[in-house]
Amino acid sequence: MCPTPDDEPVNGQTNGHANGHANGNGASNGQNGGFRGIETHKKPHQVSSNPYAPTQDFLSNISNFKIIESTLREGEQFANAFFDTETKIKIARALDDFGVDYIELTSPAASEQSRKDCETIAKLGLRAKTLTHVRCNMSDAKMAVETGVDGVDVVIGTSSHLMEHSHGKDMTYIKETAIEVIEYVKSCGKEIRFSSEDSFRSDLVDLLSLYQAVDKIGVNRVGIADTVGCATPRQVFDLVRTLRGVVSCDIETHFHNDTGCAIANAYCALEAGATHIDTSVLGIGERNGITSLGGLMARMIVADRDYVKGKYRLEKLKEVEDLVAEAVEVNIPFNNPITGFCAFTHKAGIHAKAILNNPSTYEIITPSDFGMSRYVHFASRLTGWNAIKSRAEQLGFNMSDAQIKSVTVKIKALADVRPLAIDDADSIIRNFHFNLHSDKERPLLELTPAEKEAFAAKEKELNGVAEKRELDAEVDEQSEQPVAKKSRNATVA
Ligand SMILES: CC(=O)SCCNC(=O)CCNC(=O)[C@H](O)C(C)(C)COP(=O)(O)OP(=O)(O)OC[C@H]1O[C@@H](n2cnc3c(N)ncnc32)[C@H](O)[C@@H]1OP(=O)(O)O
Ligand SMILES: O=C(O)CCC(=O)C(=O)O
Ligand SMILES: [Zn+2]
Repeated sequence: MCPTPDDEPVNGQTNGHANGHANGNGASNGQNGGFRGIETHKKPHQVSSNPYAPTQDFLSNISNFKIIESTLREGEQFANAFFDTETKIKIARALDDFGVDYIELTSPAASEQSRKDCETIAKLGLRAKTLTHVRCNMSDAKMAVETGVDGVDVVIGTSSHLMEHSHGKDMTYIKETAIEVIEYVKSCGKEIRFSSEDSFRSDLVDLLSLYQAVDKIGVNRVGIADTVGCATPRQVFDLVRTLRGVVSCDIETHFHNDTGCAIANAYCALEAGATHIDTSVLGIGERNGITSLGGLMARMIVADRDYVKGKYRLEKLKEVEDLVAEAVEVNIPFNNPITGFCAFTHKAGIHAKAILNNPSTYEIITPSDFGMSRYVHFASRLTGWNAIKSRAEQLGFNMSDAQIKSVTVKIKALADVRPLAIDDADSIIRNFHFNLHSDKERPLLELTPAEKEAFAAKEKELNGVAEKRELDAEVDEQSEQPVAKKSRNATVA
């Protein structure tokens, strides 16, 4: 079922907002010197059921999926990534704390340190199972088993591109070697997954026959990988659904984001019956990466809030993202699902009014589920009087609607001249309120002479427009009245 988020009070976590945003709990956002925000939590979400709940059939795993977290494998393939042992341990522990099911590690064949790091992480005693990811040959498989990880993820390219230009082996060789490796890993008591690289550009009949063969000998999971990010959600659904009919083992899926479909593809894979999704924190990986952990959480909480909230410690997401962002020296993208700095900021007046009444109007995800705060912007030319009224109340000022509308005109006029900071909007409100009750007039804001001139002109313009609108409304009302009367009379007659 889709969420019907109860609008719990926000927890005041700071998330680095720029100018003009109010947070929902009166806490400082860390950048604007301790402003108080608009309290939106007084009004509860009023949606009791969601008509957009996903349709699921009996094969769907939308409400029962596992995460194979690959920041320490795929993520290490991100151009900027270098994880020393200490950092790997921190990331592994943070992911474990978050609640991922598996942690996948770089191949021990990659380097001596990679091998040692597999051993170290396998010994940490994490709740999550540890995996390492190796090529489909006996030498890599032996190395993997010896590291002490819980399971081995074996992969080999099956598209003509990779068979020809990467490893040079044909399908017969792949099948024989896969069987040898799987039987060996199983005989060591380890979990074993067999995956094809570039599955979506592989021959379907060959692929299914290969998966059928490995399923028959008891592989724990087979994997499908969109290695080049070419697959569409519909193609993903079709392939996973077909595979679901061919194998009885679990199905893992791995989606690259070259064409921006990584999260959607993961979702479709679950709809079709995949059981496991590969993720990495912030989506880091080869090229522009794979399905991001946070993005998947955003997508899945909308599909089944109880499952996602019950299984993962969502309030830890920001912490683990910050940790990885720092380790690979990138910023969290502004539009990142959940933790992007404006992911829960509502700006336009129409949105702000509705959000202040009921956050479910313009929010499908409840920020507090992730320990995040909601912000209502009130310092721009798009701000409306409802947002200003809310802000004025928050500042402790009691003003009539007419007064609020006048001060809104002033804020808009100045916002037409230059960008406003929260403090600017607050000063205008504060000084406007002061002037209402005092003989001495305070300037609304310290302005340069040029700004003063531009502001006066804008205010005049806006007031002119407002007056004209009021006049037009009066005329409309007068011209409509007789019609209304007539129709009422006619009905009565
Ligand atoms: C799509 C993916 O992300 S798959 C995972 C990618 N991960 C990695 O590559 C891990 C890091 N890699 C490495 O450190 C190195 O590439 C190693 C240690 C694995 C191999 O290094 P090298 O022996 O120097 O080979 P190199 O990297 O140049 O080429 C890859 C070799 O693996 C072989 N190979 C590639 N894929 C596979 C596979 N899935 N199964 C078996 N062999 C494979 C290639 O044929 C090639 O062997 P060859 O040139 O000796 O014939
Ligand atoms: O092992 C897998 O399933 C995926 C390997 C990989 O990273 C890819 O194909 O992009
Ligand atoms: Zn990949």
